Amino acid sequence: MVSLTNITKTYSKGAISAVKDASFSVAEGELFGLIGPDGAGKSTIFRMLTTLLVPDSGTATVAGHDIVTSYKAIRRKVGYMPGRFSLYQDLSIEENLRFFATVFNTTMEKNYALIADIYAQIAPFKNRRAGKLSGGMKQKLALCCALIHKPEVLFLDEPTTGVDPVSRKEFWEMLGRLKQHGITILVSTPYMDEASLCDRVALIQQGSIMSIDTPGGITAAYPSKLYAVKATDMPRLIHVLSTYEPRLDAYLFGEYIHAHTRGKDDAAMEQRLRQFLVERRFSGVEVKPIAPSIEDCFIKMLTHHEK
Ligand SMILES: Nc1ncnc2c1ncn2[C@@H]1O[C@H](COP(=O)(O)OP(=O)(O)OP(=O)(O)O)[C@@H](O)[C@H]1O
Repeated sequence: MVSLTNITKTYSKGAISAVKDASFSVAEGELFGLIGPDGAGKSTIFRMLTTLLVPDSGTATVAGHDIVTSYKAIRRKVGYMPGRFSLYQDLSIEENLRFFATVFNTTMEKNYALIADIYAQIAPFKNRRAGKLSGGMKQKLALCCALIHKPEVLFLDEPTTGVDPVSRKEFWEMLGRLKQHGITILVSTPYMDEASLCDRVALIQQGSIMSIDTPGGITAAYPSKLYAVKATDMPRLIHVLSTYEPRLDAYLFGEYIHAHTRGKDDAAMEQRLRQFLVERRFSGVEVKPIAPSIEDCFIKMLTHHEK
């Protein structure tokens, strides 16, 4: 349904390299995540796929149409929710929705089934201006507006950024239900924990796609063992871990420090590491092997990248 081949995009006459040689494809009905930090190039990819920007080189198709030569056909078939929701702040919820329906030559009633369960949550406030809505409500309205013309492919650019955790969870549940209508969904997010809610993800950093796989495939490919380490004096712990040989990559992760070696870890590592810390007079030492999260995989890929 979406396919990119060697897409490159620069800004400022080539001075800023936003997307470097990106290739991936998304199957019909898939929920595909573009995961990466601010400035990684996610919005640029979405703007090219929604025909708002032209790539410097490479080709891409959406719903079978070329993004450069067939942009008009694509605009009819895609829904796009940009990073900062493009709602009309002075229009009410209902007026925003009717406006977007009119632009696409349809009516709110015609495609109501698709948005029914999302709209029901904001309908009690339908006369309230968009500017006066909470982040979570704005997000739901923006999603309804992106869906009102029944698109084949939906692009959601950081839909959960700045939204409270409960609304974030509800939002992903809504995406799960939309998938059942057969809509192909591409969603970008800087929140690594959201990766596991996608069918497949592309991890992107500084314009380069580092890995494309199912969330389970990405964590299964983690190349070494990962340890969660804890002791009573955490600031000293992170410092002391940096003196361990062979060298560790260690970073704070919630209430633990996650640590892994750059090579393959042997079975005795857990015991050696515990011993090392006890010898350095730490109390409350905990060292346990853990399963890597997507965020750990991302960090591992970055350190490999820098080597
Ligand atoms: N119009 C522009 N002119 C110049 N540079 C730009 C422009 N738009 C984006 N960039 C730069 O291109 C790079 C990729 O930006 P992009 O917005 O695609 O990233 P992103 O992953 O969507 O992150 P964000 O959440 O910050 O938007 C960044 O370095 C950004 O500063």
